[in-house]
Amino acid sequence: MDASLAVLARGITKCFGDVVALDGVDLDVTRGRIHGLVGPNGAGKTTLLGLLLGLAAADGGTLEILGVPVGRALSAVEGVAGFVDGPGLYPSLTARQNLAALLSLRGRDATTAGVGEVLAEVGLRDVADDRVRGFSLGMRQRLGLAAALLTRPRLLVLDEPSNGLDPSGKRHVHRVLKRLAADGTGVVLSSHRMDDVEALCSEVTILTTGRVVFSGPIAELSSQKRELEYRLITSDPGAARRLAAGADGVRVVEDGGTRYGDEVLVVRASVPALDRLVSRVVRSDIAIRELAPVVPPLEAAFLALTEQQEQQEQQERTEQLEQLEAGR
Ligand SMILES: Nc1ncnc2c1ncn2[C@@H]1O[C@H](COP(=O)(O)OP(=O)(O)OP(=O)(O)O)[C@@H](O)[C@H]1O
Repeated sequence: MDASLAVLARGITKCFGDVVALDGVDLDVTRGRIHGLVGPNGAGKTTLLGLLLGLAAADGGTLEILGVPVGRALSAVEGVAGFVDGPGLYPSLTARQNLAALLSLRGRDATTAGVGEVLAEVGLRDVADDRVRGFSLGMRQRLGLAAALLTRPRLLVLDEPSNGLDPSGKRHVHRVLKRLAADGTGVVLSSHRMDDVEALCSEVTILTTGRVVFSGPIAELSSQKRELEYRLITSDPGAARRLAAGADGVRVVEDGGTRYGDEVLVVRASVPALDRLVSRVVRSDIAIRELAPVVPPLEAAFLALTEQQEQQEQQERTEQLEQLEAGR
C-alpha cells in the first residue's frame, strides 16, 4: 500500500438482503487531506464509513486502513476514530465525564490526558460540566468530535459532522478538521452540504446507488471549461446587462429579480468568458457588488453526474424489460 494513503479500498461490495448498498467501490483517502463523500440519500455513504470504522465487514473487495489489511473481524483498526449515525454518548453524564469515561475505558487517566483542551478545541468549554441530556444535536456532534480527538487518530471518519451546527460550532469543527489534516491525519467525512465540502475538502468521491461516479481532486469538478450560471450585482444594472448581451460566450439567462433592493443579472458563461465580461464591466466604471455562481460548481457537478447515472439506470431497466417482453 502507498504509505501516503490512509485508506485503500478496491472493489468493495456490501449487500443487505436484496439491497446492494455498495457495488464495487474504490476509494483512496490520502493522509493529511480531508476527503468528502457525497451522494443522494441511500447512496451508500454511511455503509462505506461504517466499514472504515470496523462496524461491519464488506462482502467482497479489499480494504487496507493505515497500511493494515482489514479482514472480516468487526473492530476498528488502531489509529481510526469517528462515528456514524451520531456519536455514542452517556446522556446522564456531563461532557467532561463522558470524555473521562472514554479514557478510563481505554485505561488512561482523565486528568492528564487533555480533556479540557479538546473540549475547548470544539468550543464546549463553557458547557463542560453540563449533562449531555440537555445538549443540542450540534453540541453532541462536537462532543463526539472531541471524543475522537482524545484518541489522537491517524484516520478520522465522520458521518455528517455538520448536522445541527450553528455558524460558531461550524467554525470550530472546520478549524479542528483542518488542523488535524495539517498534522497529517486523513479525514473522510460525508455531507449533504456542498458548501461545507467545498470549504473543507481537497478530494471528493461522489456515490450514487452504491457506485462511484467521480473520485479525485475537487478542483477537477470545477473545470474552467464548464459553463455555469452566475449572479451579478452591479452599480449600473442596465449598462451591465447591455455589456453582457454583447459579450462573446456569455448568455443573459433571465431576469434574476432583486436582492436587498439591487437588480440581479444572471448570466451563463465559462470562467474565461466571465473574466472577460468582468473586465469590461469594471473598465466601464461600473462597480461589482456581488458575483457568485447561482449553483456552486460542486453542486452543479454533483447534480449533473447523479442525473446522468439515474438516466443510465433507467435506460438499463427499460432494456431489461424490453428483452423480457421480446423473450415471451
Ligand atoms: N442495516 C441495514 N439493513 C438493510 N438495509 C440497509 C441497512 N443499512 C443500509 N441499508 C440500505 O443500504 C443502502 C445504502 O444506505 P446508506 O445508509 O449507506 O446510504 P447513505 O448514502 O448514507 O444515505 P443517507 O444520505 O440517507 O444517509 C440504502 O438502500 C439503505 O436502505
